[in-house]
Amino acid sequence: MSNITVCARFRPLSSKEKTNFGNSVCIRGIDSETFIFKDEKEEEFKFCFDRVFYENSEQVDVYEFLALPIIRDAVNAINGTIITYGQTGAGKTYSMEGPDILESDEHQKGLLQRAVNGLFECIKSSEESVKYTLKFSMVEIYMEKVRDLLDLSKDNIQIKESRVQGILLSGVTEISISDPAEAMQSLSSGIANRAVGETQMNMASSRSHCIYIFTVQQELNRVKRVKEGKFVLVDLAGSEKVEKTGAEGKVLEEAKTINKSLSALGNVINALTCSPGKANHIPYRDSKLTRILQDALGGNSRTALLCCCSPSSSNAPESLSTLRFGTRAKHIKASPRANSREENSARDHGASYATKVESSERILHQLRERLDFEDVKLLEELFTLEGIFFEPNSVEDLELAYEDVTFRTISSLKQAVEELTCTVEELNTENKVLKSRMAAAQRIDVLLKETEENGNASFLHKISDLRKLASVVWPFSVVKILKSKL
Ligand SMILES: Nc1ncnc2c1ncn2[C@@H]1O[C@H](COP(=O)(O)OP(=O)(O)OP(=O)(O)O)[C@@H](O)[C@H]1O
Repeated sequence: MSNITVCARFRPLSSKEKTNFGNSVCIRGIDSETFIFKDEKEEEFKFCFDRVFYENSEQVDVYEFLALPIIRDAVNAINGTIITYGQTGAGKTYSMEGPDILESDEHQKGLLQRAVNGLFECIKSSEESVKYTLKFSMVEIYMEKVRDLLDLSKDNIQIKESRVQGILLSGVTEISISDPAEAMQSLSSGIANRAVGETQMNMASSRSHCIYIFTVQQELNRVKRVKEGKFVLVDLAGSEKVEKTGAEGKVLEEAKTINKSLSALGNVINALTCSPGKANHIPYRDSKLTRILQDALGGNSRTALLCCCSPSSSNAPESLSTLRFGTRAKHIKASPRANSREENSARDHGASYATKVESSERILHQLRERLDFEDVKLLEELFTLEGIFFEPNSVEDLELAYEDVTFRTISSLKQAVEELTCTVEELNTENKVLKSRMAAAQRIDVLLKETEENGNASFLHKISDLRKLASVVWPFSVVKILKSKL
């Protein structure tokens, strides 16, 4: 297990900072990993990260240190994620896209443009016998909803989890890209759909968390195996102190939602680093952001965090909080592994029944390794009952079928419980009626006795009261007795 890579980046002072607060900066660099930070009260803190990118650092430096190793891994089916974090206006989007996704010059190009080229270059220099497919998706989390930036009609994408593929965005648009130019066009149209607004800190502030997903799929024909690596770039919306930025109305609502999800991210990081080795609850489900980043933070991914900061003393509190976030994140352990899926091309090639049985056996064997004996037995029985164990083509097929069967079983159990509840209610009502009839019958007995003792004077009166009270339909035998008594 390795720690996630954490870097800090300080952008140059903005002209607004220079004009309003002068040239005072809050950092003093020591080397490429260490610097001294001075807070508002002139107190000094020493920070140490995997790499520090000072004001004069180049976009290419950030790419080569942070992204290139992760891109190489993604092409080898190891998932990787890069997250930019920091105060609004600190340089997250600039690091990701440069000043403009399509128009930036070579020197200003951000991680995205370089990553697209890097992915194609890595693929080009890979083994020729392997067939690569590169797919791209892009979503944003805006006001706690996941929106598909390649198809705006999908404005509430659901997050699902598969045991094999991890966290999935259900129904998200995935386009195949065959060259860098095509990729850049898709990127640019997705970026144009992003929620951007003007804040006091930033003329073009991202009001959403943006997630770029590149999936590198490789088909190893010899062994009928598909390997898949995901390279994910996350441009977080900036944290902001609303009382300082004077946000109002829509901007205020957006800021509150952004801050809430960033604090959920902080809580997940705290939980992941608090009690090492202890199986504590990690609150991934507290926000869409943490749920989507679940694999990147707690599981099968090589992850890097770029903490973007303003160097201005006027923003020292926000920068200090960003750097402390980075320090905490540094303690997260990641354990990425190569993802591979065995492919059964039986359906495609009309394989014999024997091959299918072999494949089923192999899948069951794999499942057996993951599940308890009891679970496997139950699964076998359920599949047989449901008649769906005829053509499983992959572990995923089987897992989906398993989920389906579990869902159906739970639904039918729920239905049975509902039916039983109805029956209980009916029986209770019937019971009440029977009890009241019994009470009425007992009172009739008493009345009969009273009538015998006192004569018939009050009898008719009482009898009519009783009829009204209990809505009793007199049995024929009782009527006969009554008549004889009257
Ligand atoms: N390293 C840098 N070199 C030059 N200019 C930069 C650098 N980083 C950021 N800037 C400039 O600073 C401004 C704010 O940067 P950016 O939009 O990237 O901030 P952000 O962190 O993404 O903010 P938000 O969270 O509000 O979207 C932009 O005008 C950008 O061009």
